[in-house]
Order: sequence, then C-alpha cells, then structure tokens
Amino acid sequence: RLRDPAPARRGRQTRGVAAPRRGPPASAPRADATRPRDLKMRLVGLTGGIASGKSTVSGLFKSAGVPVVDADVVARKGTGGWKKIVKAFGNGILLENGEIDRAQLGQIVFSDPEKRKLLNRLLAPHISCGIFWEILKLWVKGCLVIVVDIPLLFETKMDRWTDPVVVVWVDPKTQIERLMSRDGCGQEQAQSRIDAQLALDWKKSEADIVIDNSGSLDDTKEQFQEVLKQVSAPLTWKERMMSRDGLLSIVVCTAAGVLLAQKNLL
Ligand SMILES: CC(C)(COP(=O)(O)OP(=O)(O)OC[C@H]1O[C@@H](n2cnc3c(N)ncnc32)[C@H](O)[C@@H]1O)[C@@H](O)C(=O)NCCC(=O)NCCS
Ligand SMILES: Nc1ncnc2c1ncn2[C@@H]1O[C@H](COP(=O)(O)OP(=O)(O)OP(=O)(O)O)[C@@H](O)[C@H]1O
Repeated sequence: RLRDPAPARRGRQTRGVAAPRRGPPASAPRADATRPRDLKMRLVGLTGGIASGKSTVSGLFKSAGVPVVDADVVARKGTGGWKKIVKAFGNGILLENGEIDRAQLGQIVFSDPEKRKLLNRLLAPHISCGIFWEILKLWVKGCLVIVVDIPLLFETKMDRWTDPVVVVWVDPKTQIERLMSRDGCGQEQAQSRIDAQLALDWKKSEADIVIDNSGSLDDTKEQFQEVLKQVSAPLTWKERMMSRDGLLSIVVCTAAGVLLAQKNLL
C-alpha cells in the first residue's frame, strides 16, 4: 500500500448517503442540476479502487445530465502527457493510430513500481492542469455541478479541491473477481494492481458519500438516486460565490461600489 490508513478525516458518510453538512438534501433529484440559471458551482470528486465501479457510476451521472470530467484527458494523442509518455517509454508504446497502447503501458507500470512512479511523476502536472482546463470550460458555460472522475483522487491529493468526495466501494472478493473477469488477468496480477493504490477501505473512511457497488447494478442505481439528491442539494453561499455568475456579481458590485465611492469623494 502507498500509505497507511489514517484516522478518518471526513468520516461522516453512510451507505449511499452523504452526511447532512449543509442542511437537508433537496426533496427530489433535480434533472436541471447543470443549468446555468441556478447560480451555483459544486465540484464532486468521484473515486474508488480499480474495478470498483467508478466508470459505472460516472455513466449514471452522465445519464442524469451531470457533466463528468475524466482524468484520462491527459494521455490523449498529441497532448503534453502523451508526449512525455512516448519520450519516456518509446514509440513502441503506441498503437498504429498513434494512441497510447494502454494495455501494454498498464502491463509495464503495474509490474514495476519504479516505472509506475516515473509515469506518475511525468503525468501529475498534466493531470491537474488538464482537469483544471476541463473544469474551467464547464465553469465558463455556467455548469453548476461538475463531477471529476479521478481514480487516484486521494493519492494525488486532489480531494482537497472537491466536496463532496464520492467513493465507489466494493468488497475485496467482488473487486478481484470483477477485475480478473474484466481484464482477463490472473489473481496475482489483479492483486498487484489493487496493491498499487491506497486501500479501498481507507478511501471509504475518508469519503463524504459511499456507494457500495458490491451488489447488483440495480442496487447501485438505487443508491445513486440518493447521491444525486445530495449533490444537487441547494448550495452554500461559498459555492454560490464560486460560480461564474456569483463571481460576476462580486465584480459588478465591487465596480459599482468603487464608482459610487469615487462619486462621493468628488
Ligand atoms: C496505467 C494505464 C496505462 C492503464 O490503462 P487502462 O486503460 O488499462 O486502465 P485505466 O486507465 O482504466 O485504469 C484502471 C485503473 O488503474 C488504476 N491506475 C491507473 N493509473 C494508476 C497509477 N499510476 N497507479 C496506480 N493505479 C493506477 C486506477 O484505479 C484506474 O482506475 C492508465 O491508467 C494510465 O495511463 N495511467 C496513468 C495516468 C494516471 O495516473 N491516471 C489516473 C490518474 S488520477
Ligand atoms: N454492480 C455491478 N454488478 C456486476 N458487475 C459490475 C457492477 N458494477 C461494475 N461491474 C463490472 O465490474 C467491472 C468494473 O467496473 P468499472 O469498469 O465501472 O470499474 P472502474 O472502477 O471504473 O474500473 P477501473 O478503475 O479499472 O477503470 C466492469 O466489468 C463492470 O461491468
């Protein structure tokens, strides 16, 4: 494990439901959670362990009309992250179409901790920068609730920028079974991939909201409806201020205040 489990920092969550930190949740999921006229901005961190079901849950957010920013934007063909990978791992890491051969790169970095550290080092600035730009684009559009899907949210310490943090948890047995079945790998290989991350139980203890994806998809969808209510709940003033329209209001009010003050002084 990269880090020993620490005492719960957040520790307020229950299964599928966030702790009520900002008053009661909205009475029903709001399909208009991403419409600009609501004047708000909330960055929801979505994370979990390998094969715990993040993509499944991020798909549910997308279906509900909530924009999702994916950490994978950094390794697309031609980006700075892509160039660094090619420089460090050679042209042999590319597919015919010029994209990174992720299966091959995965094989390399998950079997060699030093190579994984190298990849992390190379990509860290691109990940935060890439995500920042994606968020900025959505912010300019006036999006209110944005989900950032970052597998290594805690490892990269980006959890400090997101609130709430949603952890998709799965029990260890189901996790390894799903991983082996999805990636067609053996138990040892699957376990080494799991061990390359912080323990999922620790992430769970740090979460604001936990989705237990150990059961059926229907069970997960049911929990998701609760989560959608939570993340669409009315925003705090701080969140409102951070929205595009909130900041615009501050700028306009400040400018008006300065003009009035100047007028009074003259
Ligand atoms: C290692 C790569 C090639 C594997 O690609 P692949 O398509 O097979 O898997 P995918 O990207 O869906 O990742 C699967 C899972 O592996 C885990 N994982 C990915 N990168 C890492 C890493 N550097 N260290 C530990 N675990 C990782 C995550 O849980 C992720 O959800 C790919 O994940 C990659 O380029 N990773 C580097 C970028 C990165 O660190 N991404 C996550 C950042 S937040
Ligand atoms: N509730 C569920 N029941 C059965 N299978 C599931 C369930 N949730 C996810 N799966 C399957 O488990 C596998 C892992 O799920 P998913 O790809 O969503 O996880 P992930 O956390 O995004 O994985 P990774 O971190 O490796 O990208 C997939 O094959 C998916 O179809």
